[in-house]
Amino acid sequence: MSVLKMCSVGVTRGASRVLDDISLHVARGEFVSILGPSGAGKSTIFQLLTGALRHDTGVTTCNGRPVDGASRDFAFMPQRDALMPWRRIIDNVTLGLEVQGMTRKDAREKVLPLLQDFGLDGFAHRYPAQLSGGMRQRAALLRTVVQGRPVQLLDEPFGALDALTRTRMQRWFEDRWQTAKWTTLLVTHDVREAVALSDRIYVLSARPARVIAEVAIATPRPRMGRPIPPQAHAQEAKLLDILLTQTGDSR
Ligand SMILES: Nc1ncnc2c1ncn2[C@@H]1O[C@H](COP(=O)(O)OP(=O)(O)OP(=O)(O)O)[C@@H](O)[C@H]1O
Repeated sequence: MSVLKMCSVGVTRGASRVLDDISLHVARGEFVSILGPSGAGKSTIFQLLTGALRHDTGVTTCNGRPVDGASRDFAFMPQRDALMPWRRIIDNVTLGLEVQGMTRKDAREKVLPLLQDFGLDGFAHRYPAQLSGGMRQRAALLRTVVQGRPVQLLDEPFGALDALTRTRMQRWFEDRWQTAKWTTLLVTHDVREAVALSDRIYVLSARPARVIAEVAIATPRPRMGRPIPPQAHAQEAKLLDILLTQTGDSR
């Protein structure tokens, strides 16, 4: 059964139609990515889900309940880590739980045992500026998933990292995800990342965004750090071709 369902969702921003008839779904424990050209409306979808925007048409539900405005169904990790520079890592990571009403003490008790898995052991009392980019992203991810919300929304979580750190983070993330199986909707420009991490991928057209392809990735996990099997390689090439067509380029 689908946890998240968007049916025929449309949004206009200013004078422009940004999303047009978007339908997608995410099942429990599924990892779904949205790929699309720059400016297509990927972040707009997350703004709808987090209540920052309203849709003009269509219906969104989470676990069968309509989502309209601010919702407790989603934990959102933005493109930049968005850690508060004046809060120590432990206090950044507990923030989402405190916002939910948990006491700081209880939130710390919940989070402390998880620091090791997120490579943050020994860094709880440091400030964000004292951590590497990868560590900050892991802290932001921990802050997101520890909230226990039904769906994790990840907006280009590795996009700001250098290539080596990004690859390390993707490997680490794949490993964590295989254990935790968070229901995840990821937005990315990176075709390889989408193919490596996802169960399914939706491809958006250029604005106004419509879903122009839906691709299931059947390659067994773990995928990162292994030679890309021919089928996944072909899927990468096909997805890249679709995106290039949307941006007006062709090979
Ligand atoms: N506040 C706003 N008012 C009007 N139009 C906006 C506003 N914010 C974004 N847009 C437009 O909506 C469209 C979709 O933006 P969005 O940020 O969702 O795209 P995106 O696919 O996430 O882009 P990128 O991959 O570059 O981050 C863009 O064309 C943008 O110009």
